[in-house]
Amino acid sequence: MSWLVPSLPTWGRSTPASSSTSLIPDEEDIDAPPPFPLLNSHQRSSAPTPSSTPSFSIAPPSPPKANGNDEEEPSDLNIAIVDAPLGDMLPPVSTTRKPNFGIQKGGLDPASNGLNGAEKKPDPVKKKKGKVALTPGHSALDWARLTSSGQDLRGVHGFQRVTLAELKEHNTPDDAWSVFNGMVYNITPYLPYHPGGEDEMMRVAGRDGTKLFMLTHSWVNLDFMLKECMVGVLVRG
Ligand code: HEM
Repeated sequence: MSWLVPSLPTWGRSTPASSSTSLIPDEEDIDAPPPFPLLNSHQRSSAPTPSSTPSFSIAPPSPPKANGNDEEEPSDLNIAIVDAPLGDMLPPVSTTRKPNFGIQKGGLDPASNGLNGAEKKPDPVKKKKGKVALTPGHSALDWARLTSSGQDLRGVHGFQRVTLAELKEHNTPDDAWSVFNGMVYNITPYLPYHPGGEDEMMRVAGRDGTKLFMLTHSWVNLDFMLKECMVGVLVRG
């Protein structure tokens, strides 16, 4: 049943100490695979010492030389990839300077921004905007949790048709309605969650806040954020 054994060449098998060192397969084992290289092959005849056991293993990497001289006798078995330290395989650092198109660190080239080298002053018309420190438990994630909790955030039953006069009455922090894009929202629940602060939000309480909202942060998805706070639609009357 020796055909079940992985077909290693006979010279690769460990032979019992008592058996002969001959390369000729055991006469009793008629199923033994042929030796490789074949006994009469050119490869075998050109081997330097026929008596020695052939070895095809890759030579282990040689230790780094203390004198720093890395030069070594070239050898087809001593593969350079095994030997090379990882750092040597990294691509070389580019010495090419990247173009900066006249832009200096910290902004545009003063010569090209019309300031004739003068320091750029902040625009006095634009008010500095800023986020406020929200009280614990009032992050954007907390708001998302609240709106998906099923809790009533509208404060009204059903979809309302709200007149302007009605809207104006809802202008206190405890009862604040505002209009965005024609829809009326109860903004009271959102006040402590607003990154811009409650005071900014209260500027639009009881009135249409669309313009201020869009001027401040048109990128904010209000429809999605306040969909659970929708009271109804603004109507004439
Ligand atoms: C109910 C409607 C509103 C919602 C849902 C809302 C939502 C938000 C959100 C999500 C941010 C953070 C934006 C970001 O980090 O990019 C923010 C910031 C801010 N909001 Fe509002 N906002 C509303 C109305 C308003 C109004 C009416 C004002 C009034 C001016 C205002 C003023 C601000 C300010 C000043 C900031 C800070 C902007 C910054 O960080 O530079 N928001 N708001």
